Parts: sequence; structure tokens; C-alpha cells
Amino acid sequence: MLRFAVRSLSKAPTTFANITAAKMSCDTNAYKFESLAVSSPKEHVLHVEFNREKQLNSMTAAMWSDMITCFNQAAKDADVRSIILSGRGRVFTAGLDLMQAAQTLQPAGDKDVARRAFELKQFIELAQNSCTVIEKCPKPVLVAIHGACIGGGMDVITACDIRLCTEDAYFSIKEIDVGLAADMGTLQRMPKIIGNEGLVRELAYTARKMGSAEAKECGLVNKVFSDKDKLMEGVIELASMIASKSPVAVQSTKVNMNYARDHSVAEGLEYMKSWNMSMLQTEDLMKSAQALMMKKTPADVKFSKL
Ligand SMILES: CC/C=C\C=C\CC(=O)SCCNC(=O)CCNC(=O)[C@H](O)C(C)(C)COP(=O)(O)OP(=O)(O)OC[C@H]1O[C@@H](n2cnc3c(N)ncnc32)[C@H](O)[C@@H]1OP(=O)(O)O
Repeated sequence: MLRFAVRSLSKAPTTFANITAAKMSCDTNAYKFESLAVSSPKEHVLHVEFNREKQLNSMTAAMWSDMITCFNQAAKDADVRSIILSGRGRVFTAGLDLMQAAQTLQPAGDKDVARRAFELKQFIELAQNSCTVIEKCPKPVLVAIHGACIGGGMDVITACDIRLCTEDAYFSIKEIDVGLAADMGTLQRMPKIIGNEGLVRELAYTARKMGSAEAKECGLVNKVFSDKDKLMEGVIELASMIASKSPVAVQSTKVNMNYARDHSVAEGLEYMKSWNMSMLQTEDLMKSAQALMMKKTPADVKFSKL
């Protein structure tokens, strides 16, 4: 019955040749950055690494600009279907570059307070956008965290789709100890991820380090790996699995989950209805259904670029 339904809906002949996957790596030549290293470990998977190892991947305005360019580019890159974010060296990130911040945030001197405020507004906007660009990128972003994830690092990881970490990873909303309130997204996104506002408030008011076991228990991370090699193996496998699925289905899922998080169920369903009025017409649906009928998986299907 299902076979009949699938065949009668499809004009394409049901042959295995029609659905065999092509092996396409992402072309990383166009991804050249001062503070990020970009590679492609598997077909359709982009790997973005913080690359300020000596400064423990602490974050500068230049790094935020690189992140915005990189993730905007990946969003439009039709060969990219999933993205991994990680940090080179000893730790994921030590948060805001305190040396640079000391210069940027130093007292205004004889500058007019309003004009100084507008300058700082731009600085904060740049920092926020480096996280929001990850959330807005329709391709899922999986973050692999090892060692320290401090301050601005928390803002980054809470904008990602999926968080995985090593046993030695620890998490700190450190801003309170630097005399400021976290302003790049942790306070807004983390309660929605872990569903426990009291715990986020405790972590943010105290800056205490949360270890990997507690991070797993509270739902901040999906899985904990023994060391960084195992973590990278695991995250590449997961990113590759996601990249093997229909890009129309995956990106539609991310866009609609983002929408649902910020709206009522009724509004989310309304948005979904409008979205799928177009997306149900995708060729990916028929190709996927044909593959299933032939006892194949989405990994056997050649999906067009998106
Ligand atoms: C608009 C505002 C936007 C964003 C705001 C974000 C707020 C935050 O991110 S608040 C958090 C700020 N970060 C921190 O408080 C962490 C400071 N660092 C540390 O506590 C430690 O370095 C450590 C991460 C616990 C690691 O300790 P250890 O293993 O002992 O290494 P170190 O010797 O301390 O560091 C090695 C090397 O890295 C430099 N470095 C470390 N962190 C930073 C940093 N945040 N900014 C700039 N540089 C950093 C450190 O100075 C060392 O450099 P050397 O040249 O080798 O001395």
C-alpha cells in the first residue's frame, strides 16, 4: 500500500542509481580567518575552531567579527549541512579577552557620556551578534567543549544546537566576578535550554564552576566523553549523521524549533503550517520515501544542495 502511494506520487523512476549519495566535501578555501581555523572532516560537515591557543581562545572584537562572517558564510554555503565548533589547545575558551577589554571598557575620560554609550552599544551588539549568528544559521551547530568554558564561552555554547563535552570540561558564568552582568545571551537562552531558572540564577550570581557531570545532569550537554579525541570522534560522527539527512528537513526543523522556543504552541503550529505548505513539495520527501521503500537510508540518497 505504502509502495503504491509512494510510486503514484512520484514521476521519477524508483532506481537505486537515482538515490545514490554523492561524496562532496565542503570547500574551505573561502574560510580564511585570523582567529578561527576552518576545515571539513567529512562530507557536508564544516569544522570551525577557535584558534587563539596562546591566549586560551579568549575572545576579542576581531574574533566576534570573524565568527559573524564565518557563520553567515556557512549559512549560505550549499555544501555545508552541519557545523562543529570547538577550541584548539588546552581549553575551549577563557571568555572575554581581559587585556583587550580593559582598553575598550576603560573610563570615558573627557568624552561625552552619551557618545561613549553609543560606542559601547556597538561593542555589545558585535559581541551579541557573534552568538546570534550561530542561532540564526539554519544549519545545526554542534559544539564540542573541553577544559574551561568561561564567561563569553557560555554565551556561545547556549546559542548552539547541541552541546557535547569532555569529562574535564567545566562551565562558569564568570561575568559577576568581572563586575558585569552577562550580556551576550546566556541569561536569555540558558534557562530555556535547561528548564531550571533557579540553577541559572545561582550559577550567574556566584560564578561557581559547574563540572561535566552536573552539566549532563541538568541537560546543558547531551553527552560526556572521556577525552578530547573521543569527543571529536563522537561529534564528527553525530554531525555526519545529521549531514546525511535531507537538508530541507534538517533546516526546516531548526528554523521551526527556534520559532517554537520563542512563541506559544498555537503560534508555532501556525508558523509550521505556513512553512510546510511550501516544504512538503520538496523532492527530498519523495527521494527519502523511495529510499525507505528500498530498505535504504537517507545516507544513500543524493540530496540537492541547499
Ligand atoms: C561586551 C562584553 C562581552 C563579553 C563579556 C564576556 C565576559 C567574560 O567572558 S567574563 C570571563 C573573563 N575570563 C576570565 O575571567 C578567565 C580568566 N582566565 C583564567 O581564569 C585562567 O587563565 C584559566 C582560564 C583558569 C586558565 O588558567 P591557567 O591554566 O593557569 O592559564 P593562565 O596561565 O592563567 O593563562 C595562560 C595564558 O592565557 C592568558 N589568558 C587567560 N585567560 C585570558 C583572558 N580571559 N583574556 C586574556 N588572556 C587570557 C593568560 O594571560 C596567559 O597568558 P601569558 O601571556 O602566557 O601570561
